[in-house]
Amino acid sequence: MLKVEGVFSGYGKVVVVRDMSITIEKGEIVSIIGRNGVGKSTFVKTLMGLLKTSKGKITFNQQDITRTKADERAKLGIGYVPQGHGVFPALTVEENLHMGKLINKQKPSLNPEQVYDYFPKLKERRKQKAGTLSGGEQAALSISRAIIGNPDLLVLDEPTEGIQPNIVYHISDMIKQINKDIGLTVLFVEQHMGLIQQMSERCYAMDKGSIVGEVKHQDVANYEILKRYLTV
Ligand SMILES: Nc1ncnc2c1ncn2[C@@H]1O[C@H](COP(=O)(O)OP(=O)(O)OP(=O)(O)O)[C@@H](O)[C@H]1O
Repeated sequence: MLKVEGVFSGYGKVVVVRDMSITIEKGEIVSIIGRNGVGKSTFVKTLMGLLKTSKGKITFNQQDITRTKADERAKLGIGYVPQGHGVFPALTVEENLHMGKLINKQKPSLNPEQVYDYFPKLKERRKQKAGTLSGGEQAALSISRAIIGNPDLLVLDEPTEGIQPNIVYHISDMIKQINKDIGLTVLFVEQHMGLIQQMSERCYAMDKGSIVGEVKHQDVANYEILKRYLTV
């Protein structure tokens, strides 16, 4: 579904992502792990078209999207949950969801009730402004807004940063459930060991802007292997 080959990107003359290559098959849940500042968010922004790919190639559903603009990538079926959630604070929960419905032009969007089934708290709060929700509810809304557009691939940048552990695990359970229910492919960036182990089918480890290792399915539960890539 997604193939990233030898991608370079950064900010102006500063190169952050170097020779990055990953492959994701339909229906997988894959994480990119690594310490602070290794370039995970920069890579995700490049994947979403928010930063320019200076070299390399990105292919999504057999289509070369290396030069495709961010809004077009969304329409092709790549959903995005940015770091810090990125909900529209002045809009209500249901208005945020409505915005999400407008994005993907490839497939019919989901019904809000389907999304509320995963996150019932959002239904209770559907008339409330998103900016007044708790951090956990904002994370749930951000994910729901991306899901309602019925993307093929959902990309999440540290979806549970700064959220209480019990809510973290609820969100990860729901992402796994959505993966099962609608065959959603998931790529997420994470540093939280528990979440990486609970959600990932396999992991790519990133350091200094490149992939430096891959953790296969059978090793995801191995704390020592993951720790190598996460501790300073
Ligand atoms: N807007 C920017 N302009 C210039 N440099 C930036 C910008 N954003 C990030 N960087 C730099 O790029 C490098 C990688 O940052 P990035 O946020 O991609 O890392 P990360 O692995 O996602 O870290 P974290 O886990 O802390 O979010 C860092 O050295 C950072 O200072």
